[in-house]
Amino acid sequence: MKKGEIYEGVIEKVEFPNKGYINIDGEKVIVKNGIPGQKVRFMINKKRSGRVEGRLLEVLEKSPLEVREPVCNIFPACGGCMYQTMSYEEQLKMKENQVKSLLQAAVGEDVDLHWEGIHGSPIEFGYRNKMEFSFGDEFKDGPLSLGLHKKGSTYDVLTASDCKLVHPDMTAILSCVLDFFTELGAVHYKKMQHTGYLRHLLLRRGVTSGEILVHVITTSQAQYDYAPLVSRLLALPLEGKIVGIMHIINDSLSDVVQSDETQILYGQDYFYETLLGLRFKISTFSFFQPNSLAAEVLYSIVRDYIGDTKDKEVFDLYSGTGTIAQLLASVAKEVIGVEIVEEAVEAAKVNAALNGLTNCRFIAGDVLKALDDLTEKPDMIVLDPPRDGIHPKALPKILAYGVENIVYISCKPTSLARDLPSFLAAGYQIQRTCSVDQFCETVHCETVVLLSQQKPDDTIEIDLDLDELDATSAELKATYQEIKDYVLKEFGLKVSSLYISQVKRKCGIEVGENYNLPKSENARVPQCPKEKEEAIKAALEYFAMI
Ligand SMILES: C[S@@+](CC[C@H](N)C(=O)[O-])C[C@H]1O[C@@H](n2cnc3c(N)ncnc32)[C@H](O)[C@@H]1O
Repeated sequence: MKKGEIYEGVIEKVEFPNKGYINIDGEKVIVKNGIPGQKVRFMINKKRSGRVEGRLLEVLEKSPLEVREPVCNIFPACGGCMYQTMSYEEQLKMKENQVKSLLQAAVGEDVDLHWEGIHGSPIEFGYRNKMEFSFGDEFKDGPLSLGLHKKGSTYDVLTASDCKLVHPDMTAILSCVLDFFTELGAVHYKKMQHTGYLRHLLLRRGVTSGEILVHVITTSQAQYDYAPLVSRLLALPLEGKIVGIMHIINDSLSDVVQSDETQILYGQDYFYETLLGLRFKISTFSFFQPNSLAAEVLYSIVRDYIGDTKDKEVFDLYSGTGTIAQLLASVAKEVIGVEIVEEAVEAAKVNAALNGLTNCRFIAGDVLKALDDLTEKPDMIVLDPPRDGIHPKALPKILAYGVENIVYISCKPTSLARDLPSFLAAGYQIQRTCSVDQFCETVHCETVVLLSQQKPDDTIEIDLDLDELDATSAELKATYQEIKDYVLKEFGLKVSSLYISQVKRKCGIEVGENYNLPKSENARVPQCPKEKEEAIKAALEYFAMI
């Protein structure tokens, strides 16, 4: 196979996030952006140390997984919603398998992920509360466009007048803004030349409140009267309500949305959203989970995984606007949030006051440095780092606290897969894992892991000669290992000796006196889940022990 050669083949599997594999005469080629089962034409574009990569040129035949018609008019050129022709159920199945196998490969086959499945978003479309659209043109010197970049292109922008990831209010605003500047003959910003005016349209819309913020981001290279735009926007027949219109000037070379100067043209520069009964004030640049309803699912899982925070000191690292901290604060002794964006920290403080919480503290700073200055010691830690995961130098500082329970929320499974082995090496065990799909139709997926380690004073006294000890019991018919093997073979479940002893005791079978009893009175002993209990009981029945 040589660079530039064109082949046809069927995508056999897709690894997270979008790495498809095609077998051509025994040679594996990685082709991104496809769906398993699609027959595609591709061109070899990279060959490096035995790895061959191809660029997808055309889908020749649909995959059997593609059971519906595209839902928007810029598919597949946009590439944002690669999975939109699959049913949502199939999307979830695929993401679940991808995340599971990625994590399993990272920690080793013998480590139980205690996988609990994937949770879908409560709504499949119109779920985004924030969207950044770019100004540009669809082809060189074409008419002004406003929307999303063409897949693989930094320049060509497709007008997203029909995007199904956002509420129709947002597409109505997009069309209004595009019409306004097209009529004026305003030109879009060109990155390479650093000339032009229009850069981005940033929209935020509270899913629960319907409150909308509109931000037009431009350079300072032209001047227009925005009053007619404000009138036109306010006259739109929307389901929600525009509460603020901003003009942001950004003359930086970097293409990210940021502000050199912000002018409020109408209303205010914040809106409110309510999650799990708490109210949050969100401003232009504060991080907030982009799918509010799925964030409620995510946060409920975090609350469940972290367990009882009563009278505990909790660290919420990478705290954003302090949502998690506030959800855990009601019973905790104190929650300390650490967040690098000062604006988000200020918003977190305002939000905590808004929600009547006095036991949350928010510190602006890099987790890497801020931990050095904190004198408090946490009892439990929640980690929700950005896509790159935890800084390698911050990880040992986090592990050094030696807390019993850590909940790690990850928006990029490959970063989680990189970080997990360090937790295991430090003595943590994976207690629970699941995924939450915040980004329907796209390749992305959120994952939550509960990592636990037993503190010395919670040590469970286990007689290592358990099987021999039990062998003296009249009721014994099978060893612990035989029960484990039976449960794994018949139910596909791994069970510990601890769980077996708990079930045996429940069934009135005598086990070693000290077995399964914690040393200290207030120690936490993991309890056998219902599903495993049933499987162990079946084994006990099989071995005629009950
Ligand atoms: C995935 S968000 C999580 C926010 C929050 N937990 C939530 O659910 O809304 C990650 C956050 O980490 C912040 N961040 C990124 N790098 C950081 C660092 N080195 N130290 C502290 N915060 C950081 C980002 O600004 C962002 O708010």
